[in-house]
Amino acid sequence: SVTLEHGSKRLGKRTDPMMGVWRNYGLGQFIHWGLYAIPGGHWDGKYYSGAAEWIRSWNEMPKNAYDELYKVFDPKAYDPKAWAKQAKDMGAKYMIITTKHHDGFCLWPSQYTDYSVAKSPYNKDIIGPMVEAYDAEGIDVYLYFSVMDWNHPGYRSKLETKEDEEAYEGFKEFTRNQLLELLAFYPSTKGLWFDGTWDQAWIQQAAFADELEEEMRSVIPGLIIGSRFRADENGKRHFDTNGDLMGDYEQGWERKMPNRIEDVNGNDWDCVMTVPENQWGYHSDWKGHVKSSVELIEMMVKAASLDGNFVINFGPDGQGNIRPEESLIAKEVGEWMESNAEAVYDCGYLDWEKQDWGYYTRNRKTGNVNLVVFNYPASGKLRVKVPKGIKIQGIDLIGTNGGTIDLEEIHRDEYFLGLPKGTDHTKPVVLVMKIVEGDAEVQGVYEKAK
Ligand SMILES: C[C@@H]1N[C@@H](C(=O)NCc2ccccc2)[C@H](O)[C@@H]1O
Repeated sequence: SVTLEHGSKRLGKRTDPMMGVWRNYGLGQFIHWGLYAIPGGHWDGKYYSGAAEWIRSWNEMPKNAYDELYKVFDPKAYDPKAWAKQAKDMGAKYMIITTKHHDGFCLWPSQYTDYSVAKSPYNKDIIGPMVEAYDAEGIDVYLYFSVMDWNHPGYRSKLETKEDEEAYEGFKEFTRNQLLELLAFYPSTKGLWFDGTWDQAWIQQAAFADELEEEMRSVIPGLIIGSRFRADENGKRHFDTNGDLMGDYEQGWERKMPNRIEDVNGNDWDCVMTVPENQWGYHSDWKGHVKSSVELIEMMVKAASLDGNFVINFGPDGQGNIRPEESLIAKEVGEWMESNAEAVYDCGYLDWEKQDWGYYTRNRKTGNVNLVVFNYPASGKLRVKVPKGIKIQGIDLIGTNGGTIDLEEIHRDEYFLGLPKGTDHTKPVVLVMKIVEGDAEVQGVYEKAK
């Protein structure tokens, strides 16, 4: 490996308590909200098929028309307490809010630009009340910040001239000022979720970004920052020139998931996921595949089974309403979590052979093994191979089902678990195994605790 001034600062996972809390979240909520929610994927009667929060980049929308939208930002329906309650009922343990997306509009009254809520008819801080409401529900808040800023005169995607370099110095100072301002205004934030850091200009700022990351970490000790913030001196992002992870967790899983434990390289990671195929900001007319709550529950459990967190995106409309499709998702995910959350919260990878019927997760606090069944076997029996010497002490069927499982040892260390007749398998079924290392014989099965 090569010596790097501005590469990864740590080998292996963070081991401090704040990262331990992050590792056990299981489920988060992303909120993309901003001026783009006003046009909601349409302009002048035309339909924008791109991601709604990118509508400013659409040729059919004049840039100055977009840049005037702040003059009509006045979300009468904005109710952060209701949003936080809904997120709580869904079972989200953390929330990531877009303080500033690529368009540069700030949802907080920044001292460093006029392009903020302070200059809109709404003329109040959006972020502060949201942080308070989510904190009050016990949901940790993370601040999304886009380095790319289409509004700032000093922003450049690449540095080609002396003028570019001078302008960009001003942009770098502005970026630092805004980040320090966010940490000062909202000190209860647990971390920053950076985006818009792929530009050539930015990945040439290894020293500046390294120093800024250190400075932010000194302002809020334990602050959690992912791999998407900065590049090393060779322009390498996410993983430095030696292949070591930048930041505290891998942030590359945007609208995609790892499939095997090898794909996560022993790192913490989160997957951020849209409900439609690719809409983060509000689009009034979703087209194509819209994920069901069962699909999202499967992704959430799959993430937990591979030592990651799963974050479901919400895009409130221009008035601050949560759209009906997302409210339904929140309700249905929450209903499932109500009786099955122990298979997700505090859970991670279990090195048992992957089975076709679904996923294993290991609860780090209880040591229990969870079997989360998505692909219900035609036989009604789950095949479970346990590692040599592991004996199943007892199994409990949790969730909405309950009931007795018919346990049959078919070979040494291999069992058929017969699910109770009439098990409702239109929803994922969860079995919890209490494992006793060593030769304890199978202690039989016990009814779900009523
Ligand atoms: C979390 C999402 N990231 C923003 C985005 O621009 N993604 C497109 C993209 C995804 C991966 C590499 C480069 C660019 C989207 O607008 C959302 O904010």
